[in-house]
Amino acid sequence: MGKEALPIVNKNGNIIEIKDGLIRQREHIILRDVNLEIKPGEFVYLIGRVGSGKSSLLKTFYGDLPFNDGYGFAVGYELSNLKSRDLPFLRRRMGIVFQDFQLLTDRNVYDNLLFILKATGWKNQKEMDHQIRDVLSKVDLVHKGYKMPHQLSGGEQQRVGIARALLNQPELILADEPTGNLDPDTSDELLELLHAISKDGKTVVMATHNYGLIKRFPGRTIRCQNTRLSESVTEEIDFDQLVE
Ligand SMILES: Nc1ncnc2c1ncn2[C@@H]1O[C@H](COP(=O)(O)OP(=O)(O)OP(=O)(O)O)[C@@H](O)[C@H]1O
Repeated sequence: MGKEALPIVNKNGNIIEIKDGLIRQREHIILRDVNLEIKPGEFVYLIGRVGSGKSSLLKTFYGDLPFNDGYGFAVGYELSNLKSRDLPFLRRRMGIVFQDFQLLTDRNVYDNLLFILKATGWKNQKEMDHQIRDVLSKVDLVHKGYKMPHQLSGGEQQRVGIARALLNQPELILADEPTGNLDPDTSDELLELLHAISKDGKTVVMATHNYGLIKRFPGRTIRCQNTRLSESVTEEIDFDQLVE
C-alpha cells in the first residue's frame, strides 16, 4: 500500500510538472528555467540538437538524474524528494523505450518479458503468462514469443521494447529516440503504435531527431535549445530552419 496508492497527478492535474527547474549533469548546467506541465493522455515530442538535453530531461523524469533545484513531479512522486527506495515504484508507473531496444540477447521474447515481470514483483505464473500475451498482442507479436531477439527485424525488436514498457500498465511512456535505428516505413508503424497507446489514455513523451515523423504525426513539441526549453505546435515549426 502507501507508495502504490499515490495519485498519478499532482494538485494541478499534471502527470509531469517542472517549475523553475535546473537540470545538470555533474557541474554542467544542461537546462535552466525549466517550466513544463504535461497532462495525462498527452503526446509530447522533445526535439533539439545532439547534446541539447533531451535525454537528460527524460532521465530526470525517471529518477536517473538527481533533481535538486526547483519543483519536479512525475507520476505521483516529487522528484526532489526521491529516495532510492522510491525508484522501483516510480519506474513501475512508467515504461521506458530506448533507441537501441536493450533486449536481453540470451533469451527469447517471452523470457525477456517474463524477466521484467519477475524483477518487478510478479509471482503468479498464470497472471504473468496472461500479461505477456496481452502486451504482445498490443504490439501484434503474439506469435513471436519464442523468437530470439536476433531473429527479429529492428522494427519487431522495438515493438518488443514497447511491449516490455507496457508490462506494468504504466500511465506514462518515455521514449528516447525510439526510431533512431529504424527505417522510415518501420518508424511510421512505430509512431502509429505509440499514438494508439496515447489514444488509449496513456501519456507519451518522445525525444526525436526525426522531424519528418513530427510532420506526419503532428503534436505538441518542446524544443531544447541553448539550455532552455521552448514550445511550439507542429504547424508553427519551420523545420527547414532547424539544422540539427
Ligand atoms: N553522464 C554524464 N555525465 C556528464 N555529462 C553528461 C552525461 N550525460 C550527458 N552529459 C552531457 O549533457 C549534455 C546533454 O546530453 P543529453 O544526452 O541530455 O542530450 P540529448 O539532447 O539527449 O542528445 P542526443 O540527441 O545525443 O541524445 C551533453 O553535453 C552531454 O555531453
